[in-house]
Amino acid sequence: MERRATSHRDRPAFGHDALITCDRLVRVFSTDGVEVQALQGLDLLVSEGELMALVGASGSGKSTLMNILAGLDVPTAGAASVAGSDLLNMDAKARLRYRRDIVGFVWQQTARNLLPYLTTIQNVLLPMQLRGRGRQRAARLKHADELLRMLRIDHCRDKRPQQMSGGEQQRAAIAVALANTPSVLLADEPTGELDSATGEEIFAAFRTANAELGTTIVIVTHDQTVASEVRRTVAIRDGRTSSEVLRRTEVDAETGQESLVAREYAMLDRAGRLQLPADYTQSLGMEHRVLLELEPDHIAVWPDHSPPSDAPQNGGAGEDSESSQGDQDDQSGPDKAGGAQP
Ligand SMILES: Nc1ncnc2c1ncn2[C@@H]1O[C@H](COP(=O)(O)OP(=O)(O)OP(=O)(O)O)[C@@H](O)[C@H]1O
Repeated sequence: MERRATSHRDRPAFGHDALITCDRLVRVFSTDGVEVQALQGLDLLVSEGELMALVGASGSGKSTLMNILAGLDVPTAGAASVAGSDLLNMDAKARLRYRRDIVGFVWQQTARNLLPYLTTIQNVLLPMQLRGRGRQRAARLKHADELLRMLRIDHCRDKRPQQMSGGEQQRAAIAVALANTPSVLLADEPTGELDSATGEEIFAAFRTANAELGTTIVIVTHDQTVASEVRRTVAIRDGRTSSEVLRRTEVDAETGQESLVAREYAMLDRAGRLQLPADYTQSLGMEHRVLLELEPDHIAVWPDHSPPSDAPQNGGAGEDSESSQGDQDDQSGPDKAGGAQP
């Protein structure tokens, strides 16, 4: 018992080596006496230097999570930290510093990202000026110009937002978000108002920022192209992370040919709960209850074909319950579609 207590104490904390840690995050909104649980115990770990996408149906809790990570909203319960800042226990001053120095954000609405009466270079300089300390004026200007060049927006240096295309405005918004060299860049539907070609340009800009500056980037998107171009896509369902798609480059041992392999994983939360993808459960008619079997190297999940619990246990005349259990096993055995292979 004592040994177990010691080993529990010695175990590293959940997400101790992640840059972003969300641990059983809960956010409840109360409007007119009605409670909405926007986040219901969400777990998420993001490593330093990752470029990842968050996807999910409307109302699944993506924006709620982004607002919390951006320091604009406070969770009801759970724990969340970004680059060592505890998002539940920050006073107003620490919160302001967090939003200015640790995170940068790009919103869907281009108008929310840039001040309309400032030129691009002035918009990029503004966060550095508001920060006050750090770079001197000449160094700020140099840094701003470097960002504009890196994001291929230097031709818009002296233009105001209304003189620029939607794609140019979003690239300028990324430069503004990167001005104070944040640890994390958050983007909520940054390509939502753009056509798909321009959306790809914006995504390329995120990729450049990630590769050249090493900034950790989290993008909420409905855009399938964006979601499929990142190495990791996390799906949120009903306020929890439900599944992840990881993409890896694999090299064929014989031909040496490289290919991108995508695998879908379900998330196992710390209470052992697992959300099966809705299209899987629907295609096998799984509802309410499933049959589990522990195999040597995987757990099999079967549709529940057992009779309702209030049905006679003995079945009809002449049938015995053991043989009917045997039939069920025989029926389901070859149809291993429900098996959850690792
Ligand atoms: N300020 C609020 N007050 C009350 N309910 C809210 C508030 N913000 C969000 N919700 C509710 O919380 C749930 C999650 O909303 P959220 O905006 O996070 O979802 P989403 O996945 O970002 O959706 P979308 O893709 O449509 O933006 C929804 O049921 C929403 O109605």
